[in-house]
Amino acid sequence: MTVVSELPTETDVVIVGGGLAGLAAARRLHRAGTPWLLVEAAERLGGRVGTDAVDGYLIDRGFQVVNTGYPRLSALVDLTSLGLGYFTQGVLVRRGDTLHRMVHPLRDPFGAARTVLTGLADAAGVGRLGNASAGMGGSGSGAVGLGGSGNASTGEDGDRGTGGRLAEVRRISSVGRAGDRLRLAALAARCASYPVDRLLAAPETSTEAALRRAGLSDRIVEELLRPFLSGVFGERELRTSSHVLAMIVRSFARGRIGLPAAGIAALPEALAAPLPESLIALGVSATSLRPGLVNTSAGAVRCRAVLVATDPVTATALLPPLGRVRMHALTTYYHSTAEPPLDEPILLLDGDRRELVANTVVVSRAAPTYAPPGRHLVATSVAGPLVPPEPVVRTELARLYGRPVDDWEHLTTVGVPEALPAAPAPQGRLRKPVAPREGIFVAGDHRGSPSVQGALASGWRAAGAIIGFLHG
Ligand SMILES: Cc1cc2nc3c(=O)[nH]c(=O)nc-3n(C[C@H](O)[C@H](O)[C@H](O)COP(=O)(O)OP(=O)(O)OC[C@H]3O[C@@H](n4cnc5c(N)ncnc54)[C@H](O)[C@@H]3O)c2cc1C
Repeated sequence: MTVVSELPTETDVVIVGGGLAGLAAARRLHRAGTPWLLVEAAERLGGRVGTDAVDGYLIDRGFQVVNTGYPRLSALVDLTSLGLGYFTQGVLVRRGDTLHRMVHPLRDPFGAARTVLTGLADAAGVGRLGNASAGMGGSGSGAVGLGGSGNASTGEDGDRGTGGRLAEVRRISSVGRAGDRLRLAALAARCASYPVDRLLAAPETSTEAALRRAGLSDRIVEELLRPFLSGVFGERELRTSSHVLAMIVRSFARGRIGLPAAGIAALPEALAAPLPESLIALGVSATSLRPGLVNTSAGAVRCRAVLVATDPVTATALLPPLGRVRMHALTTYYHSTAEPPLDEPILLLDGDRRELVANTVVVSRAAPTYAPPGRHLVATSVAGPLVPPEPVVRTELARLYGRPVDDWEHLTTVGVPEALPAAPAPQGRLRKPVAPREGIFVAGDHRGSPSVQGALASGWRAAGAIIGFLHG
């Protein structure tokens, strides 16, 4: 793609913004043979989805993942072409001196809150958790279905056989209360199997209230779900709509999460690949618009329809009737280490209610291309507007991983104050109008669920509305 200084003066559709929503719209217009032009203010496509290659590391612009359960994503991108490295299905939860493995609720509902030996490395050696790649690519049952009895002392996890040393004394305990794992499995099964229409017809409330309504205990909410979901929603209060929760649970239950070998930026690149470069103008900012005309930093373009596919804050500035969209912040701390604290690509959550770190993960365990040979990349996410100083996060990391981290190198901190649009109830059917005015259309994650799926689906939907407007 090139940065352009001259634009055509006329086309059918001007798409403002080359994030996922704008690209999905371009794909649909292109398929329909509708003339279009995309103007993107930045000098690259992807918007909030980007990667910087720095000294052999791939630093995504905030830790985010590809979820293969997103239907619009798999319809638009051949996910096998991304060389995805997958994360283990399930999470580890730090509670006091113990790490608990929460297996994927649908893979093993009875074991969902089982404590098993973990793959923690101690300060000097590496304790192996079976096969670090067990959760990659296949059913995921190898890594998440470890142990049959839940008895940490049985050694059924396969750890003892490797001779790896374990840093921690473990005891039999669990996250949450008896019954939580089955309720969690039931929630995941409902979200995975019910038709979307039925899920979105359910009475809508906050995520917090929905979790209580599902019978989940205070303990499982505080120890597992709040930290996990805060990293997904960018807010700890769990005010996000229960309809958004249902869609997120559905995608986690139906798909797997992973990272492209070339970094998360491979996603917009794959979306843009079938589009002609000549119709994409980088480094061109729309400054104002009205039906039939878009003024940009490179001149005015006349058109029959405009699609505003910018970030939510700019969309409101260009189209004030949309109303203000509140945004949630996410901050990612990137550290490099020679000795990875885990030998498995699994998310580690803070179950100790300290409310600082949402999750931390050795990303190079999932996608080794994220770090140069001999090094590992650890990404740690913090949700919300407060950005703790790195030394504070480092102290938390030592506690979470149960080992000293003094020798870790802090590579960078990526703060995204406007990471995700707030989506409190009511969000209805997660299909906010995409045609606010005659000849003006809008797309972006603020028109659907605050996610990659929401952005793509809204772009696709808006392009459909434009085609109807132009030809109907
Ligand atoms: C740190 C972080 C982690 C995330 N994690 C996940 C995750 O794990 N899973 C998930 O599903 N989602 C995640 N998301 C959310 C996901 O990235 C977004 O929902 C999605 O990328 C939004 O796409 P968009 O096209 O709606 O908007 P944007 O990506 O904001 O794209 C808008 C584009 O418009 C351009 N633009 C703005 N103003 C103008 C103008 N005046 N003229 C021309 N162009 C303009 C911008 O430069 C940008 O390229 C995460 C987001 C962040 C920031």
